[in-house]
Amino acid sequence: MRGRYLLTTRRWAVLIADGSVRRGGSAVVTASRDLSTAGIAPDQQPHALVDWVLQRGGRVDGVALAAGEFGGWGLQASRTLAPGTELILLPTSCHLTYDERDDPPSLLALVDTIPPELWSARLATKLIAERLRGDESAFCSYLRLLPSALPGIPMFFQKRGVDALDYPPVTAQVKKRCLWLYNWANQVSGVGRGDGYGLGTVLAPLPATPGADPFGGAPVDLNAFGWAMACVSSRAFRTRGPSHPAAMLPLIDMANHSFDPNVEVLPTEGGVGLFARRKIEAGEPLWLSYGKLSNDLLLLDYGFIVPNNENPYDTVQLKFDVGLLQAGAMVTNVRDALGAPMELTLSPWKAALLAELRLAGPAANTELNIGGAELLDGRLVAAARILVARQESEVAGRGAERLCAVDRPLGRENEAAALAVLGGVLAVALSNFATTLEQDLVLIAGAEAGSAVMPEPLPQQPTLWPLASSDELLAVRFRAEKKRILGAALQRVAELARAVAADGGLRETAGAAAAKKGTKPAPATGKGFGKKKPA
Ligand SMILES: C[S@@+](CC[C@H](N)C(=O)[O-])C[C@H]1O[C@@H](n2cnc3c(N)ncnc32)[C@H](O)[C@@H]1O
Repeated sequence: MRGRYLLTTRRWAVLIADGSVRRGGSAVVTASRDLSTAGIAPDQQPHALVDWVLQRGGRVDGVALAAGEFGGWGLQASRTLAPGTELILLPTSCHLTYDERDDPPSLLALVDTIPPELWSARLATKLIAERLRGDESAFCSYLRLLPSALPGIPMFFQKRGVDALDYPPVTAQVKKRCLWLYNWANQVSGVGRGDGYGLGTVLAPLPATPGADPFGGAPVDLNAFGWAMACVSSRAFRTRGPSHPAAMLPLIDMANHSFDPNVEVLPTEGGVGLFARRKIEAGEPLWLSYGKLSNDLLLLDYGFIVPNNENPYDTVQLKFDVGLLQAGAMVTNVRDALGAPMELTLSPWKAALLAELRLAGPAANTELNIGGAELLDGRLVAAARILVARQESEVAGRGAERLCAVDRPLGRENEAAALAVLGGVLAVALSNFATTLEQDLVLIAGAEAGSAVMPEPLPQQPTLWPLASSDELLAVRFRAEKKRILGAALQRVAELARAVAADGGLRETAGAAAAKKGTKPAPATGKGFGKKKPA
């Protein structure tokens, strides 16, 4: 049976219609039908997928599909497994991908309209084509088990959910992805064709030439394409490296994520396999690591986050500019030697040093990250040290690595001022959020308990409302993690500041010692901070 409609959720169109993506006009959502009407009925019989893998020459041993911890499917050990055990062997004929040998030119031509970096959109076209084949698809046992909606992915959030993220690097990405899809869809199908499908329609149908439409004339709308992109981004693997198409790996992709995985995917002759990394007891869930991903990427691509400060790869992005450090200095009221508020002016030598750190100038990369193992971005520390320096000799000629070393102050006064500025920068970053961490935790606890208890608003703060949806709850959990990171970084700054204050005998650096003796420190090399100074 060929499905005529491929509609999943109307949320995508809502994001476009409310003006946050596209100003003016209104997106027409033609219908809100469940994907189950699109050719393939959902199936709760997971053994069919295992049988399918076996029929196609794969192997499945010691592993079972089970209800996962997060509401969907998961994998678990069906017996005790020794380290290195092969659990699933998936031959390439089971990989869902597009290919010059197997796919019609119409599908490949459509893929070619999508830039390679948008690999999930490329593979999404193939996924939709298979879905529309219905029971005739070679992958139908797999397609039946795919989720019919991916609510945690912010592309599908209501506007309130996107706003609740309160974190521009991610909200900008969400809007960019939606806008790209919207523009691409209109470019491919042509705007104003008067075909009666409205703005919600993507490819309806493609050129009238027979065989030119990989979807066989079935209307495929933004919602459907969004569903397919989200399925791909949350499940596909790049088994053959970034220059080859990504692939969906049926069954293997039922494993949920942990940063402490007990299984791994490895290439094998003729395909890929899932292997035990350590001894696993019967009944234990199988955990795969999806990669060293920040909560930003987990949320955008997979629709979940790792909460409670347990994501070691999560960071808060800051954009460097001198104004940020000046604001930090004002917030903490950093004073110069005469007791006047310290002005972080940008003299030419400071500008040159910042350029060598690639924080200024034509080759600048101003993205800084707070978090991870280090907590403080070394380049931010270096910038603070440079900007508070009273003379060039305090900072010049040390080498970038030395200047960025968080635990190696250049001199006591310089470090005390730099740390005060850093504390101010972190406080400014925290104050950019509309709510505090404490308020978020009350909101989260309230939503989880279904209680109406609301956090106290701060003076001047607009009224806070209870969280109205799971989108908003996830968004608040996400932003709470960012505040935890900034809080931990502030604590680190405070510890460092205490150490500087306590350490009267802070070692002088070569530059400071030379400056004191009235000699000039060795000049910085032409290649930036250049080599480390000899000890
Ligand atoms: C590759 S699939 C794993 C199988 C999936 N649970 C299913 O039912 O099809 C990835 C999706 O599983 C869910 N997931 C995986 N690991 C998770 C985790 N640690 N926390 C929350 N959700 C997770 C997310 O919805 C994610 O998009």
